[in-house]
Amino acid sequence: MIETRKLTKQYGNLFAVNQIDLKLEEGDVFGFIGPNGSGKTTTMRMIATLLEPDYGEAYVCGKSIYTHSEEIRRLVGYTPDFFGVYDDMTVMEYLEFFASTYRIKSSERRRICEEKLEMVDMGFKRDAMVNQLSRGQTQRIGLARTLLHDPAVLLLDEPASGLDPRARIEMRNLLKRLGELDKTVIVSSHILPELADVCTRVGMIEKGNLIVDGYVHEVMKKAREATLLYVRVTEEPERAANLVGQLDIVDRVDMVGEQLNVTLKPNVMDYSEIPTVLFEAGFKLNLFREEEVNLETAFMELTKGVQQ
Ligand SMILES: Nc1ncnc2c1ncn2[C@@H]1O[C@H](COP(=O)(O)OP(=O)(O)OP(=O)(O)O)[C@@H](O)[C@H]1O
Repeated sequence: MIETRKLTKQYGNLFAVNQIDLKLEEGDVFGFIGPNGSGKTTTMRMIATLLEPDYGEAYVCGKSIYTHSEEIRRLVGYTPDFFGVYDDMTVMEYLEFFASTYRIKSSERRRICEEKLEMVDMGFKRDAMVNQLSRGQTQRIGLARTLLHDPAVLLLDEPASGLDPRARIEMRNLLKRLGELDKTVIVSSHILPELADVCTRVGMIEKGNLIVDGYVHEVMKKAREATLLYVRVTEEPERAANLVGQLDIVDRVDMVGEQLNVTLKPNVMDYSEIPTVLFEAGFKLNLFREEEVNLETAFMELTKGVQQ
């Protein structure tokens, strides 16, 4: 659905986007994570055919951005991080105006606009003036506008910025739904944990370089040098620690109060023998859990030492 090959954009000496290779399929919701100025917007604008690359290729639904920009614009919905609104228009007029520019039949326009407004949970503001909406509401109307022509590919630049916590949760649900509808979505954010449970894939970009790209669980794994397990037994924690510490797969056991923090040796994935050994020695477990790596920790780990 979206493929880039060595996609590059240079401003003077600065590589805003440096040889990015990406391949996204239908239903992929790709979290594009990176700090300010790392190249997210530039990448999305090139895919949306709004900016010409200096080098490399990008395809949307098999069509090249160089030769099929018009078709691509019909296939893509792009929500920029900032977009202007028009004065003296109600929300419904605003959407209907854009629906007409997308050549949606006049008999269909109202229904489609209503449907998209409901999708972003803004039906109650259909008669409000667009220039009197809050920032978050404006953001949501912008998303409704992006969805009007039912694009197969959505490029959403920071759609959650300016949203309150409740609206952020709704935005997450909406992103999930778009994936379920088999859209291909790229969504950028610096708010890392926000994307973890929504995205199927995640890419981390820093200074124009895509330093990590993969399924969320793979990225989490890469970020972690060794697995950490939290274990609690009902009695005799020191004896349990001693027992677990002797296993080949275990690097070390740290006692934190009554809890055993068990660090496995690098690349050990299967730790099923730990509960088995403990059960066989008569221990009862009341906690056995692997430490979760969130996207934020993953990002910090994986971007360590990235060159200027
Ligand atoms: N028209 C331009 N001329 C010169 N430099 C530019 C231009 N557009 C972008 N850049 C530079 O390219 C780099 C990448 O910018 P880009 O907007 O893609 O980053 P971003 O990851 O989207 O950032 P943010 O999270 O702040 O929106 C930045 O260093 C930026 O200053």
